[in-house]
Amino acid sequence: MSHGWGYGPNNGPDTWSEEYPVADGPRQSPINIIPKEATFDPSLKPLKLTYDPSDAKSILNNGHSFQVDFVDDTDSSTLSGGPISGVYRLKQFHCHWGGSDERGSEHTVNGVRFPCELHLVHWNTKYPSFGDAAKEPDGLAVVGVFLKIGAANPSLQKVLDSFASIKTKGKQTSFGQFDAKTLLPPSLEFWTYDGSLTTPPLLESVTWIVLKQAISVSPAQMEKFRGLQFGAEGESACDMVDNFRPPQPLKGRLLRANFK
Ligand SMILES: Cc1ccnc(S(N)(=O)=O)n1
Ligand SMILES: [Zn+2]
Repeated sequence: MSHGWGYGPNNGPDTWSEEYPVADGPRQSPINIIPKEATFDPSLKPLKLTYDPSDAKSILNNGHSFQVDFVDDTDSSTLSGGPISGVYRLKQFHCHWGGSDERGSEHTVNGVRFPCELHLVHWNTKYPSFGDAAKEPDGLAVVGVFLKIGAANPSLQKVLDSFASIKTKGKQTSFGQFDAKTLLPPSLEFWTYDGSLTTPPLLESVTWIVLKQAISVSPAQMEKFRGLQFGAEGESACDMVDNFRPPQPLKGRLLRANFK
């Protein structure tokens, strides 16, 4: 039986370098963001996010998180501006979260962890596909959004309402007419740095764009995330919690901000 990477004591982030040596590479993610060490870059353009709700296709439990997948065969749901050149297409979004509210995010800010972090994954259309783009240093752009405990988030609730249908690994259900823009905070101020995927294969192909302003999630909504399971139906139940990689060494990388 394949042991496979995960977040447990025997297959978690500290073991990933055994199969994925790039785990110890020069541009790994996530990182601890220290705002005072960010360089304000006035040349950074505003972020432009144009998402077509009809591109939302399905939601899947992939055994590590849930992911909402989008139709990405046209430029109808795209990211441009900010630190990137050209047009990147929205492929999917997913989250990372903790077993309790004091942990869960992958990026941290001055060492502060949030209960959850949303990742909107986009690929550079100068390459023919997501798979091809993922192998290139400028292939992917991920927008990271922190979730903080507060009022229930009605946009998030639409995602959570589908979790009953994808409780276990491999389960997938349709997920249409969803505007991912409703998951973004009012402010698009961001930090940006060159990094990697935060799960295997940990490819160093991601321009990270981490929004400064968090969106809200209620304690009850956080419990819904924790109701998903890592394993497949019929396997021993294991709550899907603490599916986050801790911050990795900055190794001299520049962290920029589009705000003072
Ligand atoms: C699509 C994908 C794969 C692996 N890791 C990520 S992540 N967590 O860096 O956004 N995204
Ligand atoms: Zn992620």
